[in-house]
Amino acid sequence: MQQSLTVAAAQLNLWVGDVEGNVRKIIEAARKARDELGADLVACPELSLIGYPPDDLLLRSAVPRLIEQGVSRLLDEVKGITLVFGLPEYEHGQIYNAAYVIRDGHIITRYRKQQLPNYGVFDERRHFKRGHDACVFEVEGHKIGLTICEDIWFPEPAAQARAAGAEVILNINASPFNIGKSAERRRALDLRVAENRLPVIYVNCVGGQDDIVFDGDSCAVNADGSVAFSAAEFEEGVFPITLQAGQFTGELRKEQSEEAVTYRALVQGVRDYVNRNGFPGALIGMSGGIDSALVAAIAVDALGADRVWGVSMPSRYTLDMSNDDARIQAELMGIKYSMLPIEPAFETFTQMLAGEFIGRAVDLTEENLQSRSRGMLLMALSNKFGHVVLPTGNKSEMAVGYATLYGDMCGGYAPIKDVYKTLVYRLCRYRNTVSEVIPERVITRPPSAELRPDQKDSDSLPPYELLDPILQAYVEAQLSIPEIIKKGFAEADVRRVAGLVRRSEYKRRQAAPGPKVTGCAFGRERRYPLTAVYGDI
Ligand SMILES: Nc1ncnc2c1ncn2[C@@H]1O[C@H](COP(=O)(O)OP(=O)(O)OC[C@H]2O[C@@H]([n+]3cccc(C(=O)O)c3)[C@H](O)[C@@H]2O)[C@@H](O)[C@H]1O
Ligand SMILES: Nc1ncnc2c1ncn2[C@@H]1O[C@H](COP(=O)(O)OP(=O)(O)OP(=O)(O)O)[C@@H](O)[C@H]1O
Ligand SMILES: NC(=O)CC[C@H](N)C(=O)O
Repeated sequence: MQQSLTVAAAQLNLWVGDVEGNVRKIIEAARKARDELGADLVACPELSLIGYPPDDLLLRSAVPRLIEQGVSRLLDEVKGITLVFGLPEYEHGQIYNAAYVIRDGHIITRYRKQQLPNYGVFDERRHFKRGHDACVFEVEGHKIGLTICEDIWFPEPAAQARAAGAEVILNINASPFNIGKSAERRRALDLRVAENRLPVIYVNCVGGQDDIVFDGDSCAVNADGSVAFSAAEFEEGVFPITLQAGQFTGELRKEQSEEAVTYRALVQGVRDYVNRNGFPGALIGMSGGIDSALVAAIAVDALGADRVWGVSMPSRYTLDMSNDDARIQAELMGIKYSMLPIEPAFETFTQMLAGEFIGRAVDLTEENLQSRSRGMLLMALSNKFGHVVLPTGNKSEMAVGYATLYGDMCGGYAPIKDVYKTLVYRLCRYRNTVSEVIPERVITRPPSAELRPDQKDSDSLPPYELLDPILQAYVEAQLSIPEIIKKGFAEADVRRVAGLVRRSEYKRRQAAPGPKVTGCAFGRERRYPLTAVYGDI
């Protein structure tokens, strides 16, 4: 009878570039797995030594040496347990996305990733060469086939490992979050399990890295397709999974709503961006509207109320109700709150421009001057106190260019830039079920930019319930105008929305990064030309 095997899934939050820090974390995880969990094997995420995605850091001349030192330290310090970790492997002028299996000071075997993703947010073929060979190693009499992330999304690498004698597939990952991703992963794992009739262990990292967030979602699937272990999303930890008589046992997480998980993703993105870039806190322009309310709630949950500073900057068009709501929200959240009216700046700018503007009607220019006066004040506070400004634009607005360049777009990290307005409402409602931090009136009032009297978003944009599905079809599904019309949308609406998206590409290119939560986020994932002539495509 085969001995049981305990595998520790190290769902770690690793920092891109910080090889020494990551090595320390891996050593800590291995010790915990050995001493507290009695594990035989501890598995860390893809590229755990350098973090994911390292991008062009891989090209820096000092990196191969850093990686070598990291490997030596792991060989010296991890004893009494088998360790699997990921690293960039440099050989004969090439780089491989690799994983090493080490035990008691020896490299037992190594594996090179075969399927290199090169779509969406991934650019692996820019840096890595692919591997070709299976890697099977033995722990306590169990034969384990090692694969890396994208490998599990294709049939060949797991089948190859099985042909080489694997009885269990271990897949180490750096797989970013988006809404629905967990279900996509389970579908890929189910296919591999069914094709090979082998159990699979899936280990992923957690944490925010610029414009992507990793949710963990590590799991173990038995050969019969049943899920025997699932790690809570966004929880860093080392989790035990036991394999006995061919069956896994482990703990199953409590499943959460889509809103709860998405909200956690945004919190993680903000927390890791602000902390890793060394900001003492965050500044938010609080209008009393729903977008700034959600951003403030996320910032407080990410950083704590004492590191968040809300600034109300009323103009002549701001309703008392908006100022009240901004103040009430700040009080509910317990954050620092200041009020800096923009009227003096706005008047000064209008006077300064009066000579040049003679004979010209008041138009968008004056609206944007208000938005830019606010941006100027927030950036001055940022410069003086060091807090990063969090712009509040949502995906619906970013898509159609409904934001002022160097105005409300200014800032360093944009927490909800990939959140459609209809989802903004759902997330606010969800957050209030945890504890009420957003006044009900903020959620129920019609959205308005308050840049002219009685302005409503619906004066310039189709209602969000119509806009968002058209955007999903145009931006995420990349459908052509005729295809979207065929889905039942009015031609005039589709043409108008598509036109706005095309014309505002230049704005998005200049926008702050923010966490991806949809299937196609602006920024790293969607690279469109600024200058291009195209028809209905
Ligand atoms: N292709 C191109 N490449 C590079 N730059 C280009 C460009 N086309 C225009 N530009 C530049 O961009 C300028 C126009 O952009 P910009 O100055 O931003 O102004 P613009 O897009 O004309 O106006 C801002 C829009 O955002 C709305 N808004 C503002 C503030 C808050 C909210 C809200 O509710 O959240 C909404 C506002 O109602 C208005 O519809 C041009 O004057 C030009 O300098
Ligand atoms: N009176 C104000 N005081 C402080 N900040 C403001 C004010 N008005 C606008 N802002 C800032 O500019 C952003 C854009 O706000 P605006 O009211 O124009 O539209 P919005 O996209 O509906 O946002 P919100 O729902 O937060 O009001 C706000 O989220 C806020 O950060
Ligand atoms: N790092 C990777 O190979 C990730 C690719 C994979 N399809 C995922 O996102 O899960």
